[in-house]
Amino acid sequence: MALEDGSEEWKEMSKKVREACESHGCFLLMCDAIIPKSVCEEMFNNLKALFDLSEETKQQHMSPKPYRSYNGKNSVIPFCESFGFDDVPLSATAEAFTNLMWPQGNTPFCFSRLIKYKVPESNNDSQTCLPPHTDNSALTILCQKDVQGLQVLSKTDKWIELEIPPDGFVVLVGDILKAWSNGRLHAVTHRVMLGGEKERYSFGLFAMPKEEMNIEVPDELVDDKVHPLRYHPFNYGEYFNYFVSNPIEALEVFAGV
Ligand SMILES: O=C(O)CCC(=O)C(=O)O
Ligand SMILES: [Fe+2]
Repeated sequence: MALEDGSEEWKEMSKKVREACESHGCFLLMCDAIIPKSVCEEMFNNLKALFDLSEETKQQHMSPKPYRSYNGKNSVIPFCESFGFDDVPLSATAEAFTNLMWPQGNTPFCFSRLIKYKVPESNNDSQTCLPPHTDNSALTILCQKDVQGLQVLSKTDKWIELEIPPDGFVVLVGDILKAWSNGRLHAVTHRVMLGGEKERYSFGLFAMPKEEMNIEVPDELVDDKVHPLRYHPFNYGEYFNYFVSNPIEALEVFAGV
């Protein structure tokens, strides 16, 4: 249901979203009325077709920037294959990628990070397919096909398995919103665990600032008593480069006061 900007319902919803971001660093978004089920189904069918292409074809998707290439063989995360993209809203990006993967033609893709998690071999216990991390984005929106596996770490240090409905999206607060809000919003640590027999496909949109942007806590969010300044102003591109080689606690180490 679309809410009118500034209406009572809108204010009520904004409050809920803020409280969820402060307390949990994530919330579930249901937009089945806006995004038809058939669109999600078609997207995941396309996703499967994409990962089913030959290694040789997939490896043609390359970028000098970290996380923006096809990543199929990674000893740290052996069960995970992914494609990353910049500037997803530009249709030219989607078209160029589609033509690279399917020179004979296909409908354009328009995604950000596409991930396939293979079933871990050897035993039935669930295994870590994506190690614990916070995202280097401001906000991340994730959806998945059928198979669950995403877990978030609560503020009391317990791993919580998320049950994402088939037409639901998970929204996660990333490091940048945490910094910008002077730590009021919680950048949630999350991971992917997989047992079972089915592979898992997920699709993530990472909303991140341009490299040249500076992140600075607004004065009104700082006071000496309850909310002293927690993060120095920093440049997003420099933080990102730091994150690539030091992803654990990157924000606190890089910009923490
Ligand atoms: O596949 C998922 O559900 C999570 C992916 C994720 O956390 C990431 O790519 O940063
Ligand atoms: Fe993540």
